[in-house]
Amino acid sequence: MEEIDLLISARWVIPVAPEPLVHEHYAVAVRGRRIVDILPASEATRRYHAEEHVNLPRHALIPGLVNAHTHAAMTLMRGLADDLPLMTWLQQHIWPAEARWVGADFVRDGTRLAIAEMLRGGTTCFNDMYFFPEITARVAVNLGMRASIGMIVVDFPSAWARNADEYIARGLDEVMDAHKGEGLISTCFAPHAPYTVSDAPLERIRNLSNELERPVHIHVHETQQEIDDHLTHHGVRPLARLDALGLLGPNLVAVHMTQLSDHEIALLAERGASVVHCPQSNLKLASGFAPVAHLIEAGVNVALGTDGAASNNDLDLWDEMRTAALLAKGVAGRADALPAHAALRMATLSGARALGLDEEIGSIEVGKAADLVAVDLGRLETQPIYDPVSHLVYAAGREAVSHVWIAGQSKLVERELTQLNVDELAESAASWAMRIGSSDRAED
Ligand SMILES: CSC[C@H]1O[C@@H](n2cnc3c(O)ncnc32)[C@H](O)[C@@H]1O
Ligand SMILES: [Zn+2]
Repeated sequence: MEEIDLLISARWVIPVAPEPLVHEHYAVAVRGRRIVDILPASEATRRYHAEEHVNLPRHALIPGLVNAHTHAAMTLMRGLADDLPLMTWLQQHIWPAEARWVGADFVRDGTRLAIAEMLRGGTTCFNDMYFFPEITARVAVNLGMRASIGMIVVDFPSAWARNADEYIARGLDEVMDAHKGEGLISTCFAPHAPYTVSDAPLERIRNLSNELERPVHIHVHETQQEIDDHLTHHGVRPLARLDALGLLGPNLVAVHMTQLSDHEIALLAERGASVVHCPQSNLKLASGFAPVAHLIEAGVNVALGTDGAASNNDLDLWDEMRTAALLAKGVAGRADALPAHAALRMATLSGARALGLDEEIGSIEVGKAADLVAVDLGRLETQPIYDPVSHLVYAAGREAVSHVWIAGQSKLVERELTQLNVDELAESAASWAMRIGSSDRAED
């Protein structure tokens, strides 16, 4: 018998790669942080002696979900400003609230709340873009959450930095250098958007991203208004400007992309850029619809993100998968535009690829990190079962997530968080809401 740390036997093991494989009555063997074997459950108990054996007879075991675009700490602004278009929401509500409230404590408490919500929904990795990113990274490290932390850049000053040079310097020092060798933390450049970052910092980011081999995570083509304003100020569409600046390449992680011509889709594919689709945020802010089926057909890597909880209003990738699958059918006018397997892939392996982490996470494969999620398909709401992948996308929700592991460490057991207390988190959120809500009312 070989010694391992953890053996998880499940009714279904859905590795995502190779697709569309679904193993029945299978097991995943974990030693330390990594998956060491994937084999029939009966064989696994003969071959391995596990320190811990978790038997999940009604469950599907899938790779942890990857939220490829969020602003974690914005959980504390959930429901603060609803039913508004993007620029009114940002300029008249969110940016003033951020100027008033965002500091290290806000980011610490908001990120803790976000990580609890994400873990309870089966998300094991998030790609963040927010102020005080070193605090986001510290919270993630302390909770054993995997995160890609954005070295943010905007032209305007904030509580975190005075100008683009200071944003870049602090990002390199306090985010990238400070977390080198920290297994769960990766870093990327995160200039906010073409309309908030000027050419000189974007050129520096291009050079640094090439030199340091880091992704560049940026909101692009979120609305038609963004394109119209950009044409007025720069004479070209935002993507054309990013291309002229040398940013349109395999490192680019372009979030939203609701407005795309056929030429732009072909260019994204040719250059190997990734797109992050955030369907619920785009619907809520009435931003538009990303042409997901066309992008995938053209060969573009399309990942999924929730965006922040102030525009979504949750961090639920199950909902996002389902919305993406349904919306793609509506937009393309074809029921097979985004099948269930493709939606699951977007929420896992495609997210990992966008973040440059697909050698490490995104699928259940030997040698990858044991970032795993068990989904209880035994509940009434998911009966009967013809195809477990269909249920994951079209019938189950985050409430069905029962267990979560990150790098082999248990984070959720029978829906109980192993390191966070939900009552304390709710109390902390309520206390922030008292302060933020009362000042918001006073200003009315
Ligand atoms: C520089 S930190 C990130 C910055 O982005 C803002 N934000 C949140 N959601 C969106 C969105 O959908 N489009 C553009 N900007 C967004 C957030 O409030 C921070 O100011
Ligand atoms: Zn965003």
